[in-house]
Amino acid sequence: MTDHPTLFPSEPKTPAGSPLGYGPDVVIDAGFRSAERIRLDENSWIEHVHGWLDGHEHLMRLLMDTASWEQRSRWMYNRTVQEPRHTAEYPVIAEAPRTSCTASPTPCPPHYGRPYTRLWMNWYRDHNDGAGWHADRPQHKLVETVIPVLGLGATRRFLIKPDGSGRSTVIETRGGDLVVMGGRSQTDYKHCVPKQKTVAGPRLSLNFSTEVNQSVPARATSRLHHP
Ligand SMILES: O=C(O)CCC(=O)C(=O)O
Ligand SMILES: [Fe+2]
Repeated sequence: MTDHPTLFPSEPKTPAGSPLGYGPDVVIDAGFRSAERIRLDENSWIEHVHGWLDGHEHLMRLLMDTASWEQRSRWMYNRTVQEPRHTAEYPVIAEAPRTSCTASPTPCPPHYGRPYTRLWMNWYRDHNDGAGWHADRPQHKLVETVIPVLGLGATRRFLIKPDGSGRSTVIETRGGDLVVMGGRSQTDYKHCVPKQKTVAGPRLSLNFSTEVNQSVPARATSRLHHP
């Protein structure tokens, strides 16, 4: 795909205040000054970067209008159910709508020094949508991962807990926040965005990931991605 719109096609490439050069309305905190590191255990961590992106509603509208959204269904127990959210998946990030986060030479966020080549987006229409407990596939095959999730729009709760039993760590992720799951957080933990009673407007989440070397042995797991 070559004809995706740029975020601000008519604007100069490097307006003041725009580190990635795609318009003054969407600005990132390239220095990660507001990053809060939460240690889950000696191997796994979460980094919550508060207000990492300014102008999140603008980016949300652009992606709502231009990405290839679909509502997927899955077989659960003995029937087909529709997933409680919409999805837009870009295994080749270069084919995603061109925005400040996807069109930079090292897509968002270069801070973690990883070649983010894949993008997975969720559109939670309101508080009745969510994502059940899961680990991200196929990254759960890797010994260690760093998966940034950028939230746009409404504030929602993001929960992560040890696979098996243990307490949940609860993160309130606001529009423009990055929640980064690192270390063994895909192998030793699972995470979710629960449906909730408290009314919430639409939210998008952008999940960035790297290629998984197919030679890495798969771990035995019966977990579903996105129940
Ligand atoms: O929406 C979020 O914040 C997380 C979504 C997620 O975990 C996923 O799509 O795998
Ligand atoms: Fe996930």
